[in-house]
Amino acid sequence: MTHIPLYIDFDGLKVLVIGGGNVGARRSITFLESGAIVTVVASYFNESLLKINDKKLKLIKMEIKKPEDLNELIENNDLIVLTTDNEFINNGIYKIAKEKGKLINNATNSSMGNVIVPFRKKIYDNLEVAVTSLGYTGIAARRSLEKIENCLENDIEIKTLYDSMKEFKKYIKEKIKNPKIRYRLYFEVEKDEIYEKYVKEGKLNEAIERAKEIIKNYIKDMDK
Ligand SMILES: C[C@@]1(CC(=O)O)c2cc3[nH]c(cc4nc(cc5[nH]c(cc(n2)[C@H]1CCC(=O)O)[C@@](C)(CC(=O)O)[C@@H]5CCC(=O)O)C(CC(=O)O)=C4CCC(=O)O)c(CCC(=O)O)c3CC(=O)O
Ligand SMILES: NC(=O)C1=CN([C@@H]2O[C@H](COP(=O)(O)OP(=O)(O)OC[C@H]3O[C@@H](n4cnc5c(N)ncnc54)[C@H](O)[C@@H]3O)[C@@H](O)[C@H]2O)C=CC1
Repeated sequence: MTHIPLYIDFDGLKVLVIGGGNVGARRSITFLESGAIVTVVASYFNESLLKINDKKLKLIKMEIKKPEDLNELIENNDLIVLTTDNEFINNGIYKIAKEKGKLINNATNSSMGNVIVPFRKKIYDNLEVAVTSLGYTGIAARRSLEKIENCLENDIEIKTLYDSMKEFKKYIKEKIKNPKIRYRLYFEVEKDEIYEKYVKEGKLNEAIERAKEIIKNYIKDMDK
């Protein structure tokens, strides 16, 4: 495995998107939604880009003649996104960005880049799933995501585990200040048979109460 999945909040980071067609527009919107400051350079802009009114989006209309034209813009951005239908431009900019140690997402050839945008879906609340084939076949990645989504959406056990653990985590952080002890107690709760039974049956309140009870017993023991 050469790639590492990371969830990155782009708030305040600078993204340079080369190409403003369908793909360039889609990527620009994705990064804008994560708070990035996005600059798009293209000879043509898709309608969906032109109608965006956002201080964080800058459109530079220009025909790139040679990759070096973009030296300074590449220097000033954190992530470079390649989406033109011109291989000479994409490859040339890739080489410059790579030399400068930039993060590069190449929507036209994933092997000439180091960042992949996966297929992703929020299941509920903050539980998200992302799937990728690393560019080998988006169709299979998308289909896999759909299967995982169907499986998790209807899984009462995972939903109850998520909701009860989320609530329990807030509670335990108030009660026990030492993170090393907290860390151990999460697993105590997870493997508790009564807690597990409630989780499997989707009994949320009972699961939360059981988890709290385990901690109360623990605190009592500590006070002895
Ligand atoms: C490597 C990667 C780029 C990267 O590094 O980020 C890449 C590359 C390529 N995609 C192509 C085609 C399609 N891409 C989509 C859709 C999406 N593709 C996205 C990601 C990625 N696409 C990256 C990892 C993919 C992986 O995980 O393997 C999504 C998730 C995010 C986004 O694009 O914003 C977005 C979801 C949009 C949504 O959810 O709405 C569809 C429609 C569909 O399937 O629904 C098709 C047509 C069907 C097909 O061809 O599969 C082609 C062929 C072009 C050609 O042949 O000319 C290439 C180039 C190549 O293959 O080299
Ligand atoms: N990652 C993905 O999901 C997908 C990737 N692709 C790849 O992305 C490429 C682009 O697809 P679309 O956005 O649909 O194409 P498009 O034709 O809509 O957009 C291409 C953009 O590149 C710009 N451009 C091209 N040469 C330029 C130059 N020299 N200087 C300045 N701007 C230049 C155009 O002005 C336009 O904004 C495709 O060729 C394909 O390889 C295609 C479909 C999906």
